[in-house]
Amino acid sequence: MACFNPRSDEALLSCAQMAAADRAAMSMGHFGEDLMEAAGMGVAQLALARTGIRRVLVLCGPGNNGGDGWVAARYLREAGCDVHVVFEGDVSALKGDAFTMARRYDGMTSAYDPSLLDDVDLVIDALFGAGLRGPLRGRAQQMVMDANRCNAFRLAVDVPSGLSGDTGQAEEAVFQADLTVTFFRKKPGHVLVPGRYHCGRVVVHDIGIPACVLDHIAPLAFENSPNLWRSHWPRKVPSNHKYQHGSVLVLGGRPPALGASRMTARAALRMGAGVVTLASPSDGYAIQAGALDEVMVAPYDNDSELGALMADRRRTVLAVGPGAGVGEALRRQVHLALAQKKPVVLDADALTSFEGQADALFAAIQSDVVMTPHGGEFQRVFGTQETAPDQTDGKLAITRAAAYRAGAILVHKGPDTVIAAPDGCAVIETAAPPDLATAGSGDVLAGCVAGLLAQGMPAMAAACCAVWSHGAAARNSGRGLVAGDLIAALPVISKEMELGLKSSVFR
Ligand SMILES: NC(=O)C1=CN([C@@H]2O[C@H](COP(=O)(O)OP(=O)(O)OC[C@H]3O[C@@H](n4cnc5c(N)ncnc54)[C@H](OP(=O)(O)O)[C@@H]3O)[C@@H](O)[C@H]2O)[C@@H](O)CC1
Ligand SMILES: [K+]
Repeated sequence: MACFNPRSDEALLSCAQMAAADRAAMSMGHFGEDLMEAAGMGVAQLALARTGIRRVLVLCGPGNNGGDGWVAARYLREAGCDVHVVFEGDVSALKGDAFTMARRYDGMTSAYDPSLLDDVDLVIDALFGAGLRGPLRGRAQQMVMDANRCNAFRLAVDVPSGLSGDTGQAEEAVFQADLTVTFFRKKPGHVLVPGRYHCGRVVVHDIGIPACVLDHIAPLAFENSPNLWRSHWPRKVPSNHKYQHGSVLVLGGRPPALGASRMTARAALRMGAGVVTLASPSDGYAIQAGALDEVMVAPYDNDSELGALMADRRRTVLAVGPGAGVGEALRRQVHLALAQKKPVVLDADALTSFEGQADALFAAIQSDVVMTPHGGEFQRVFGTQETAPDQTDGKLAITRAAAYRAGAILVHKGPDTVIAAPDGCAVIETAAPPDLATAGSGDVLAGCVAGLLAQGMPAMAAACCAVWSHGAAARNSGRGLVAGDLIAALPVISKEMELGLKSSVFR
């Protein structure tokens, strides 16, 4: 499947891609000065949307982020605010549009003094945006730390200073914004952790760059939303029988960890698969069969019997891992699953079992495989040394590298779950609540992916839809959410999504 619509509102642009969008807009006749004017005006408008903004301090840096700050300062002054601009250095040394905008501002300007923060209602951080390289130093660091301590509302222009727009990695000193106003499209740093926690509310302001410039830039990162994969949502045909709605085989857990695989199986069914079978080792069969109604339970005694269950042509998707027990036996069973050349979901123990032997796993992949590791499992399979995922590259880059290396879709779970395909296409989930960090939640997610794959959804779309549905199911509940609540909520989420798709709520 190709990556998602490049023009979508959910596209995330790296700092270099944003600069390319800027250049493309200019080559189409837009002036850089107009873009900066629109950016600064947007910042001022959003600041003035708050009540009680009278005294404003604008911290301007040496580049175009500072340029936006000079424009905002002008508009806020025109609106009657008492505005003070801090600029360290010589205005005449500024370049390009930033120089022009600084010259157009005729209010109060001075070097930094901490007392300037006394009694202000609003501090605007226009120190550094997309052009920041490395940590803040000297006065900039001091200004940010002081601003973070003051009681004023804090607004960041484009990206809070000290934060990488590309990775979401934060330097030691980072502006702690209540509101971040960015332009045209968000950047990965706005949605990845910890970046997201420094941005406050993020508003994307339209500065007139036409969306068509994205056709050439071809962004490969997106914020998760039904808008991305709605066209792949499986529709149920009235005349279909249950097997045509998809059939999943879940490898049952081993005593005493029996519940996890049951949750995976139930979730696959609740996500819409027509038939789900739990392949249970015989010693756990009675318990599993007694605990499950709609999920069928099939016993097996050895790999050959399990292989026959997996090979059954009616079973189109296999899910392996939850509660399955780390070790050589599970490694063999994972190979057995991969040898069927059917779509496979690998989670939990199926991943941990390959710690230190990951290449053997990757070499056996011949079909669509979705791996759903949490951070610990990811590290066990992919390590941190060998795959070049220098942590400073951030979660987006390391997950992409892992997907490429494995030849599989990676769902790298966490507060900022990153879903990446081997071709570099990546999606970041931003709306999953912290209540999802609960026992069994991952088992449910694996089942959601399997259930959607069984209904014919392309693997990347299925992974994104599963992650979104899982988060939406959690939002339906709240504190005290248990994994079973997620399973129970899935049909309602699907219904709401179908209604949303029909009524274009998600457009
Ligand atoms: N693209 C667009 O479409 C639009 C972009 N717009 C705006 O432009 C912004 C990007 O502007 P930008 O490229 O000038 O970068 P910016 O963040 O101002 O910083 C560069 C300056 O910082 C300096 N510097 C860097 N790191 C440093 C450090 N650690 N410590 C100290 N200094 C450091 C660096 O110095 P140098 O490396 O050159 O020596 C240079 O002087 C973007 O965020 C948005 O707000 C809007 O106007 C709308 C249209
Ligand atoms: K900034």
